[in-house]
Amino acid sequence: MTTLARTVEVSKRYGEVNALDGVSLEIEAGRLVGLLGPNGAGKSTLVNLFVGLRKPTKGLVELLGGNPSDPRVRQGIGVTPQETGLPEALKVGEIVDFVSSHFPKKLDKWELLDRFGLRDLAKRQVGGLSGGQKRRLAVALAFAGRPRIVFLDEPTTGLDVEARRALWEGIRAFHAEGGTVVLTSHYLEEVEALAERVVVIGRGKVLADDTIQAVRGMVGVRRVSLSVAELPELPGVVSAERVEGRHHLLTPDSDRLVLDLVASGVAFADLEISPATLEDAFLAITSKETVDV
Ligand SMILES: Nc1ncnc2c1ncn2[C@@H]1O[C@H](COP(=O)(O)OP(=O)(O)OP(=O)(O)O)[C@@H](O)[C@H]1O
Repeated sequence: MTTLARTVEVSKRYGEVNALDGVSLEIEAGRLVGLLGPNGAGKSTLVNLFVGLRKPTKGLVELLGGNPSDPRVRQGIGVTPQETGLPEALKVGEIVDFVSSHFPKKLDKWELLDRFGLRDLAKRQVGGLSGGQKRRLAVALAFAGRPRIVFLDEPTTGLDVEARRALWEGIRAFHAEGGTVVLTSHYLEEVEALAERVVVIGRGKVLADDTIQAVRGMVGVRRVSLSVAELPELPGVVSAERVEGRHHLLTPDSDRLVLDLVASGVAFADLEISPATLEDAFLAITSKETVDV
């Protein structure tokens, strides 16, 4: 399979901060890859290295077989950074025309607007759009030049459910045609809904790199939820939280946990055991990292 972007043992320091530490990743053609990690994990730094906005302190970054800082290489990619400034005086349709004019193989304007649910806004000035509409436009523009690979840094931050779904549809349409996407997100359900492969990043390192199912299986935790007045001390609990009177515990051995619970003699009710969600897996991986350090 063709590799469209890769890093080899890449590290990036900002002064004292080690934002990335020995990251090696390959992004293969046609894949939709989700980069997941807590605030400050290094996701944006990684995207910025891939798209040539930053240079690594150590290691190699390759994009479409070339150097990401080469403008000819960058012609083949689409990018939506976290912050987007669009000219306020232009109309939505005019901005699409303007951006498309820079690319030889542009996507039809109306097709682009339709894909991202923007057709009705084509004649509106950008200055008059809501924050969410601007964000949708900024993401749509990343696809204007029929790129081979698109990098989306938190594309749906600040969007309501409907707008988020409209964006998902646009991203899916591109991917269904064989397009390659790398996206970062804080929304675990977004990665779950879109990506085939998840790369979990924590403290500048790759903590997991696999399918969503495998990432869940890798940590092998199960969620045990119950109502109890006072939770006794239980061995084997990876994490615990209390939401509206219910306790949610994560454990690699739910059978053992239930036996210990019964043995403790505490009065509990409404016991539920369920497979770990991606969020559970993610928290378990990142907290394991914290323990190891
Ligand atoms: N320009 C910069 N100068 C100094 N430190 C920086 C700079 N950019 C990022 N950092 C630091 O590098 C680390 C990684 O930041 P980065 O923005 O890549 O993380 P992130 O995973 O994208 O976080 P978020 O989800 O909050 O956007 C953080 O500790 C951040 O404070």
